[in-house]
Amino acid sequence: MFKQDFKYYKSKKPPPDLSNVLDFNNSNLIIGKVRQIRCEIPNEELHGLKPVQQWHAYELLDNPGLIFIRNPFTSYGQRYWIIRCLRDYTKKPNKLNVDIHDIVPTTQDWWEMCQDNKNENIINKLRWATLGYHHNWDTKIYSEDLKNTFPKDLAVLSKYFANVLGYKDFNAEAAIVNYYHMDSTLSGHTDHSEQYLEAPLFSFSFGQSAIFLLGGTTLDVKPTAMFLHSGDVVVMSKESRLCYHGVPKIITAPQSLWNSNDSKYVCKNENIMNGISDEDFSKPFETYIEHSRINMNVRQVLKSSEQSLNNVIK
Ligand SMILES: O=C(O)CCC(=O)C(=O)O
Ligand SMILES: [Fe+2]
Repeated sequence: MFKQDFKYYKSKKPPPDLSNVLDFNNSNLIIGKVRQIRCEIPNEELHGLKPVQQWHAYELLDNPGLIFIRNPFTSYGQRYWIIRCLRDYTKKPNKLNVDIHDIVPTTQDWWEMCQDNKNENIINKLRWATLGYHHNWDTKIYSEDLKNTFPKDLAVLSKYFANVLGYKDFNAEAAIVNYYHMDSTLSGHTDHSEQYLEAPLFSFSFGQSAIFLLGGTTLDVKPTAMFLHSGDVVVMSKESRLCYHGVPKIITAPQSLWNSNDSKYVCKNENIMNGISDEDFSKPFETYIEHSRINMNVRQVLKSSEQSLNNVIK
């Protein structure tokens, strides 16, 4: 059932009918399919996010544990994370799919190289970067030998969401940043490499929109299809944590939510923002995101009481 629906939504000819795709922007279409979730209001706001009082968070009734938060980012917040994913998280020692093609020499970083060459070929070849404990695409096993420092800002962001949802001891330890072009897909899979599967997985999307399919713990379950727009956050927790999911289609964003001016959201807590200002969001970032989708997929690997894959603190 999962594969059949994946193929249906992926198809170009004939194009799929999207009327059954859940759209959280249209409250009439989600009535009876979701329940609203109450968020815990933290003491402090986080720069780049709207105040939690304004968030809209839902749990899918047919997929318990799947939490959807409708774009809680400010437009500046979206630009900030787009810059981080393109310019910074692609720097060494993070691992990129383009490392193995010998496309990016050891003396240069991917974004820098794209700016020097304006070479479409290099720009379009990037599909993923891994941070923290690096995902091993072959063995799917994390290792202490394949690990770099996890970015502080992404850890703070993820922890903020975890706190709001009641997961007080969440630690972000591994992330895959996925880069999609208009014809990219991500086939159905489960994310089960983490040792501590009670921790939720956080997924942040920016740029162009996607159709996201969420199935069950086997491929026999018919998946729920939903739109993910720029800024939307998906949390896979509890019964949904080990469910099949995938991205059969990227579609043009109905609105450029990263490009509006919502300077009404000012927040004192700017120290984690790495000095990124609006001048940094230059044309190359804008051009990239007009034709691409970026997804940051954040996981906790270890039990909260453990400090490494091998050693348990007594
Ligand atoms: O792009 C997405 O929305 C999903 C990405 C994903 O499932 C993954 O990185 O494991
Ligand atoms: Fe996944």
